[in-house]
Amino acid sequence: MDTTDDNHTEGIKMEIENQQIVENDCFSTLSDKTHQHLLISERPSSSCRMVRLRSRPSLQSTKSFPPYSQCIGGLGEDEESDDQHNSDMACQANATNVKEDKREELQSTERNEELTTRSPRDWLKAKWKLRRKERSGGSFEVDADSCERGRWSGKRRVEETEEKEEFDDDDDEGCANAEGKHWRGRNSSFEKVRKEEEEDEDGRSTISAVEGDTKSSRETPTRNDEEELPGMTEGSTTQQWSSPHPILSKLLHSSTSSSSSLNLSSAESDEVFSEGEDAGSKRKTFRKCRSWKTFLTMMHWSMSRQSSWVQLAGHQGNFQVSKGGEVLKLYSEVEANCLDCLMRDPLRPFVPQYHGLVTRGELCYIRLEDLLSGLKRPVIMDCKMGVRTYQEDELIKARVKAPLRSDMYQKMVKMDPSAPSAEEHAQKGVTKWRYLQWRDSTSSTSTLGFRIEGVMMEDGSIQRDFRKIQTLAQVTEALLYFTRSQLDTLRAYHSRLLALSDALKNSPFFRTHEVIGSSLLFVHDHSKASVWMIDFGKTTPLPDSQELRHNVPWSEGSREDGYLIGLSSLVTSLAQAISVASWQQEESCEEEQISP
Ligand SMILES: O=P(O)(O)O[C@H]1[C@H](O)[C@@H](OP(=O)(O)O)[C@H](OP(=O)(O)O)[C@@H](OP(=O)(O)O)[C@H]1O
Ligand SMILES: Nc1ncnc2c1ncn2[C@@H]1O[C@H](COP(=O)(O)OP(=O)(O)O)[C@@H](O)[C@H]1O
Repeated sequence: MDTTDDNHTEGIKMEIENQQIVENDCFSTLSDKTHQHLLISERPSSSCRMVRLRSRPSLQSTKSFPPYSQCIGGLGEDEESDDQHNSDMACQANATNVKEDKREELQSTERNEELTTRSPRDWLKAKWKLRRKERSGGSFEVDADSCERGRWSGKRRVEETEEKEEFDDDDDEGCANAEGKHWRGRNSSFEKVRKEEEEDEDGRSTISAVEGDTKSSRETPTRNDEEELPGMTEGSTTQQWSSPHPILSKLLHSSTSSSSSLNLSSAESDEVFSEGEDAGSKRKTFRKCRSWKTFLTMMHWSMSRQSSWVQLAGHQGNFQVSKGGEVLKLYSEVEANCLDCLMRDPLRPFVPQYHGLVTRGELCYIRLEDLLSGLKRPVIMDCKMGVRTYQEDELIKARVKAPLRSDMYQKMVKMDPSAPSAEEHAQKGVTKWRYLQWRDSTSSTSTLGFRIEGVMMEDGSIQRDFRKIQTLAQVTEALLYFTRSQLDTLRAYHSRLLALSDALKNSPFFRTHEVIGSSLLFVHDHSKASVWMIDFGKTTPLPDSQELRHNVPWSEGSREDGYLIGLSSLVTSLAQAISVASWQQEESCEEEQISP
């Protein structure tokens, strides 16, 4: 079991106490302790240990569970799939959905009779069983192999970062090109700070200028003008070496084999050469040494670039992968202020550690703990929280004279050509509020108080066609897919969300801030699972001593965000997923026992 630690100084890491959740009752009391990364217990959670151990592969073989787009009618239509294969799968999904719809029509009378006479819990169970029966009845005509290929042949996550790496190669140019509007917006306040900094004769650091008197409260709020390694362009890091040179080999073997050990000082590199050489050979050796130093440096970067970091949602170009388990996010004053407050709030264990600011080229970045650091083949899900994703200002602007956004109009048409009004079609543009509001109403945001923005599975394939999900049952199905019905993972998430719920109740930050567009990032691998609050770019403090309840619907002027409505929906859905996964497990136990 991998027990790699989080970087939190106050971190409390504890193993999940599976027994805290009664096997089939997910609403039972859970640990009130604060979890950060919850270790997924290897202990079996059901009594049929032997069977379960054997049946575990069959749980994992939810690989044969059809791709999500095929589980829920209509979802396969999303054109925003990440690769060609996904769109192929979507076509298959449509065909399958038509067939399924017909079959469902025929069975609906029988199904309704059966379902309406039951309690919600029984209803869910019966529904699940019916679905299972349908699939196992041989009438599910999807080519299971091709489903499998679809789900397991998505883009590798490293490809996702290629665009960003190109930008990395030349910070300044990248800044100008990528997401120019957003960059300028986010960094405009930083520009102001930079000017102040230049005027400051004491050479005060950027961080102290930005953070002012809050500096002392910060854990490591130091400026760190990232030094690129000499003679090194990041573009060269894409080069791969199949087998190391003997000298590198020697170094590798004498090192602790961690990638950081490759970041050698020149003294260390010198050691690989023998003494007693003449001046000529020393010069040659020196050149050789330098080239090896460069080589090793490149290797180091290459290795660090192969980290599993991925940006699942949000603005492309906003992030840079950094060294030492950190990611850099483009500076926003609003977000930096929030993170600053959060480091002194009960919510701190649920937020990536904030390490202050750093400049790279012309731009300023927020240094954040990399939540994927230490995870092996992480599986990630981004859930955008709240009953709305627009700020009230956006609505006010839309009424007065908001600029029309043709990009948003196009995104809208792509998802649903009939969505824009005749007027919007004519002007080929919509206001930002109109677009965001439409996104909220066509997803589960308005109804459930959150939506799944995207999921990345352990093979690196990314799926974003969850964004049209509207019902809790669909969310539950998505959670089962995302976790591959693994009970330990589901329980870890459930437990973590309950702990978050407690922390939110005690959080002065939460009471006094309107939290818009913030996400919960679910991350797990084979041994750990956790949920984190991220993205505070649209989270703003309330005026005076106003406080929010977060669990009531929004009405204009109230500034309520419905964050707790979303959290409660998620907890309920996770509980349902745990129930379903338990039944699945029980059934496979039974099947195992019946079969000789
Ligand atoms: O997810 P899609 O449908 O692409 O829409 C995005 C998200 O709503 C972004 O919100 P978030 O940052 O919460 O993900 C929002 O950014 P902001 O509202 O933060 O600016 C973008 O607005 P523009 O950045 O204006 O394009 C908008 O285009
Ligand atoms: N601290 C972090 N560690 C790891 N991944 C992160 C972290 N912060 C953000 N991400 C990744 O980046 C994505 C976008 O983050 P977010 O803060 O929402 O960006 P934006 O403000 O551009 O919307 C997330 O979905 C997640 O995949």
